[in-house]
Amino acid sequence: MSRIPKLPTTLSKENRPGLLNRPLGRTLANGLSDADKKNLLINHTRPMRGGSTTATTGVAAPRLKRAATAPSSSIAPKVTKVEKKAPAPKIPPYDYKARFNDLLEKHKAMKSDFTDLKEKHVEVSDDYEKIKETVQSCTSERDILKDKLLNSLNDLRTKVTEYEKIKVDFEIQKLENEDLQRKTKLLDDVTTSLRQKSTELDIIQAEFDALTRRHNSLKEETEALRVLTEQLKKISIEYDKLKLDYKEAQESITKYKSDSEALQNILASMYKEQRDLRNTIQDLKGNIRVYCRIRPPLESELTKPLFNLNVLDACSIEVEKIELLNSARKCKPQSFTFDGIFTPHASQEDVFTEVSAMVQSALDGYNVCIFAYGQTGSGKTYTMEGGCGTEQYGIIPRAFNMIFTCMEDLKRMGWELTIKASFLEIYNEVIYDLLNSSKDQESHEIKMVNSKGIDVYVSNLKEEEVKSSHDFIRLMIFAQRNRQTAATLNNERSSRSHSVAQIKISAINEKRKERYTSNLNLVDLAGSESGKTTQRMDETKHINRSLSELSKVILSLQTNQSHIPYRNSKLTHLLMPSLGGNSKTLMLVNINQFDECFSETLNSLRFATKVNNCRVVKAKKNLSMVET
Ligand SMILES: Nc1ncnc2c1ncn2[C@@H]1O[C@H](COP(=O)(O)OP(=O)(O)OP(=O)(O)O)[C@@H](O)[C@H]1O
Repeated sequence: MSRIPKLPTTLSKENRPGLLNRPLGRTLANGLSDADKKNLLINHTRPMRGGSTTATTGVAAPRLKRAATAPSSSIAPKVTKVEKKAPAPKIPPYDYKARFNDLLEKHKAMKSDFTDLKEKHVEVSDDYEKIKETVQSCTSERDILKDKLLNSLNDLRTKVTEYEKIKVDFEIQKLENEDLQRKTKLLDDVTTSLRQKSTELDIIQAEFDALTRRHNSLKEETEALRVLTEQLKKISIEYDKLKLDYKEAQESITKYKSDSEALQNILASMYKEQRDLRNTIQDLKGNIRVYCRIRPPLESELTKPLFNLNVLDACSIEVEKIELLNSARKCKPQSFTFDGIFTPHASQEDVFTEVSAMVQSALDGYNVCIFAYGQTGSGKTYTMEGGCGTEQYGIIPRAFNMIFTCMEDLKRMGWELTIKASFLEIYNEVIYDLLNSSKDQESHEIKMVNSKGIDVYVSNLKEEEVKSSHDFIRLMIFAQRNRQTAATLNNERSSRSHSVAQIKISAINEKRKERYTSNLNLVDLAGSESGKTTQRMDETKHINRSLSELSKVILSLQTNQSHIPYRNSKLTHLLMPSLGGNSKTLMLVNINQFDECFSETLNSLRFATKVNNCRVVKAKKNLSMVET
């Protein structure tokens, strides 16, 4: 629509007749209309008065030009103006001369006018020719314009036709567009519903996927079930076979059971025999056994001077300190004999191999006491408790491991064992519970279990039942920590106190109606050296007293005295059940080889010899029948 060009206003309906219908020949065909030509002739023939030729020519030319385009009516009034000139003065008729002169004048004037007119005529003719040319060019221009106009009209007609066509096309397009819009709306509706359907489809697809997965897993389960069913069938066949085998086995078991019982009885009697034999050998060896352990120097002590120490054989050593007196060598080697010597190279395991017989005795129902004796730093704690790692374990943790290993064997023979442990410390004749970490402990007294026997217990002492060696190690570490804390609070207390680990074994054999109890006391004695400060003197007094009471008790036992002075010190009183006739004792005397420790080493060796010379009467097992 907008593409159709607008027709020019000059070609509007009103203008068209003027241009198209009026014949151009009437106005411009010959340059001037007939009226104009007439006027022109009048002007040319009329005499010009007083006016210059240039003025006349100057006016006439534009008039002629105007006449070529303007209507003829505009030229006429100018001709009238020329006719209204003022009349000339009258000459009397008699004056022929004047009249002649006047005529001469007039002739002259007319002659000049004629000349002017002739010139003007030439000019006008030129103008006329020019105008004619102009008219001709205008005519050709008009023709060109007419052609152009006709062409434009044709174009216009074509355009109008095209416009009409376009209009029709537009109407068609409009209709089509409306149709399209309707269709688009319809399509939108369809798209919306399609989207909904697509969402629904997605949900259905997800459900379908889930169902497919479920189906697949069910398929797998079904397959697995099928396999299981097949296996079940096989198992069922095997089960039937096994049932038969089981029946046969049950019969065999019944037979084996009776055989096993017979064998168990044989084993029990053999175990009893073995135990009796073992203890007979120990009785023969002596119920107080003394071993000497020589501590190796530590890396930091390698430069320390040593005294002479010779290991003579498995049981004897010789010690000697070279002293120069007035340049004469004064030396006196002294030899000592014990049940065994552990050289500096002996491992913890080597020591325990010898000691284990004593632990076995405790398991057999005997009271046993193992104690380590020696000066501070001689290796008592290392021997009894040990260092870090199982290889460094000392006698106490190894004894416990052994008890728990043997417990299993005893269980097979019908023995049920209950193990209880307590840890205590005797410092300056006062007992401290090492399983109780509180500072203000209740006082602990040693009391008799009953009026008959010699068994004792410590009041207010914590006693823990131990179910595994791990439990025991935990308790031992707890006790060690408590001892160390006390040592920090009370300078060097750990070296100046006796530490005792008590293990109580209760065994019962319901089948054989037998029971026994035994005590295993593992003692790390206080350093045996003499103190140098007042505080140390006080401690030493207590230590020396308890150690001398220990030797007195052992001597009294050796000489079969009717009265054994157990109660003179807390240590001997506590160890009473383990030192008496019904017990086995093992002492480890720890020494080191440093020159500076020579006299203390001699003291320790002498004390150990005293104990070693003592032979306790034959030990008795604490066996009793279970009361029914
Ligand atoms: N047989 C040994 N092999 C290696 N090191 C040892 C041995 N005996 C003792 N030691 C080490 O020597 C040092 C002193 O030993 P320990 O503490 O056992 O002596 P102690 O007699 O118990 O002293 P205290 O009376 O002060 O408790 C420790 O570092 C210990 O590890």
